[in-house]
Amino acid sequence: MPDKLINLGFTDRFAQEATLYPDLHPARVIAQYKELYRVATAESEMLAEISGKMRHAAVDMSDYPAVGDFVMIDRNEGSQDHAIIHHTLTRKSVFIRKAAGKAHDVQVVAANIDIVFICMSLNNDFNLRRLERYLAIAWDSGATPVIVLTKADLCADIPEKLHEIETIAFGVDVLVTSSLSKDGYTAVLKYITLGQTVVFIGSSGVGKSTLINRILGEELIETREIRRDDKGRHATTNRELFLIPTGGCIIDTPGMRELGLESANLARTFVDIDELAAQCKFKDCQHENEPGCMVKKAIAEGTLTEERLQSYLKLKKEAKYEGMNSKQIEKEKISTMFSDFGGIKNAKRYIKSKDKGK
Ligand SMILES: Nc1nc2c(ncn2[C@@H]2O[C@H](COP(=O)(O)OP(=O)(O)OP(=O)(O)O)[C@@H](O)[C@H]2O)c(=O)[nH]1
Ligand SMILES: [Zn+2]
Repeated sequence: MPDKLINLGFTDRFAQEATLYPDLHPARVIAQYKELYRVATAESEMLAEISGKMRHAAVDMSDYPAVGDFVMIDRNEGSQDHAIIHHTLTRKSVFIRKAAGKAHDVQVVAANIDIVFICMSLNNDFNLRRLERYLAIAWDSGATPVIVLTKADLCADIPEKLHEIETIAFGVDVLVTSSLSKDGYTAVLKYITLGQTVVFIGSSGVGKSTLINRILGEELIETREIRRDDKGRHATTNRELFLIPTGGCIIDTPGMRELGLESANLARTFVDIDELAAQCKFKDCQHENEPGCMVKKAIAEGTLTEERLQSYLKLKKEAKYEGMNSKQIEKEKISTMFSDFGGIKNAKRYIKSKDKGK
């Protein structure tokens, strides 16, 4: 397997699945503009569209590629930098988001992520309830969360804050960083090894871009103009998946920064409550005033805080698709990213009209 593919995260598991399509080449989706993709192969980068067959076979949006997906492509005859995507390889993790204005539709924001850096600043953004929310989003995706505390230089009581985190985040690594002293940067980099794909999530202003730019150099702010050489059309897209010079990839899509909680699968984030709830007298206990409620008992005994229970109940309510995990939601609800445009023909028309307007 060529080294570049390995660094793109193309593991044996993907390689094995790729052997099902001996005539096609593996590539990773690094950017998306509606139905137009930019993909990276072992040798180069190029634009790609999905095949008509794939489009017709698509039952819902999850059958369309997203940033981070591994796809099997065919180089288009006569066009050096334009490929056709025929298959998406099975995802190992997936981040989804509710599609704007659509009650039931969700989009795949990014796929095949290994590590989610949950960024929270140690000064004004520090909030355990928010951290619980991000942990739930991260665990639900199938990736592994790592908590990155930023702005250590603006915090006088770091040990206390670390102790607070210990009471709500079980088995999750916590890193303390500062962009001033560069403390913790090497610790962050240690997680981003060859073939690993990472994302940074967290509130606006906590220092995600600062960290990402430090890891990538100046590359991130670079936007790339893409050209349809055959038709002479232009469209501008931000690159969304970046190869890190020292190994690994960062995905930073606009959608990554505005994730909501889509499913009510909170068991991993609230292991403590989950274990207690399993012992409640009633299987469907809401932990309000039911007799034999072990959750309420733990609160009365002081081993669980009321705030944490409220946080749990609030997140359950916030979850838009109760009882489903993200994969199920993806299967059930996705359908629209392209229907905004009424299919690829209209998308092309749209791109064309936008270009004319420029
Ligand atoms: N004192 C201090 N300031 C920092 C640190 N990290 C980032 N900042 C500052 O915090 C501000 C916001 O940082 P960004 O990196 O833009 O934050 P972000 O999370 O990317 O924000 P969005 O792009 O809105 O999501 C900038 O002025 C940074 O210089 C830090 O460790 N210490
Ligand atoms: Zn209960």
